[in-house]
Amino acid sequence: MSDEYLVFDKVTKYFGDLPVVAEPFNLVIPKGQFMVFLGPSGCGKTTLMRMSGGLDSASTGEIRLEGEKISQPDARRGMVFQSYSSFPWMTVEENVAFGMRYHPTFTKSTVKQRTAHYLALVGLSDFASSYPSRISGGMRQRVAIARTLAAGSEVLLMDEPFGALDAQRREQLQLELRRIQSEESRTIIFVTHDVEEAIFLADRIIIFSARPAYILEDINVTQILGSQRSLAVRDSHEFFALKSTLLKTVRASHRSDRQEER
Ligand SMILES: Nc1ncnc2c1ncn2[C@@H]1O[C@H](COP(=O)(O)OP(=O)(O)OP(=O)(O)O)[C@@H](O)[C@H]1O
Repeated sequence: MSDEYLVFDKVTKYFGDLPVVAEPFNLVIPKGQFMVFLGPSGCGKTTLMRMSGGLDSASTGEIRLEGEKISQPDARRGMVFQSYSSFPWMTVEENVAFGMRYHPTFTKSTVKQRTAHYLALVGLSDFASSYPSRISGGMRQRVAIARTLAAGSEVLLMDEPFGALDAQRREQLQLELRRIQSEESRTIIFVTHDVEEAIFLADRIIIFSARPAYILEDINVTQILGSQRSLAVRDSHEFFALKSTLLKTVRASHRSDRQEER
């Protein structure tokens, strides 16, 4: 694992006068780490993700991937955001395959096989030939997930990607995401409001304060739970203990949020 892989270096962000990240934000994410961002609504998680994706720029400071400043989106970083929109003129299957079009090594048959695999994973095999306008919003979100996972980007930026899924599908995708991360050494930043999801997925969790965002806690989950995650880990004493600690911090961050609104 290289320690200096994805680096936030003294990043601040203002939208006009609105401070989203006011205190210079520093974070070093090693290659292959599964990072989860937790924090109150509106604290700045999506903004940090958009900047990591090259969709927005920092007011000061910079974000680097392997020493190179991120200034625009590129194929090394795959994104799933809440407001994902698929290409309406392509079928579900074509939307998923489209994510792999520039992959340097995938052959036609690999693209076909990966498209089928990820469509099955998100439960959309029967809708492969449908157009996005004919499926529900939750299904379109699943198309986005399949497309991003299939694309094989080395960094995955996922902003509440499983929010609209039913519990069983969500669990299945959580397991798959851990598998992909450990087998293929992908580096992931994942935003969620669900503390159990955060603990199950993460190697490391950052809990943010209310806006302007700063780090309230930085927790090494792998040190506590180990790196192998089966569903049984959710029943362990360590999992419960961690959940109760995290919930306290998350509640405190929300309280500071409400005080600010008064
Ligand atoms: N383009 C923009 N212009 C102005 N303000 C913005 C813009 N994008 C976000 N903001 C503001 O920046 C703050 C942080 O928003 P952001 O979406 O990053 O929060 P978040 O932590 O992802 O919230 P949630 O958990 O609800 O998705 C909010 O106050 C939001 O209104």
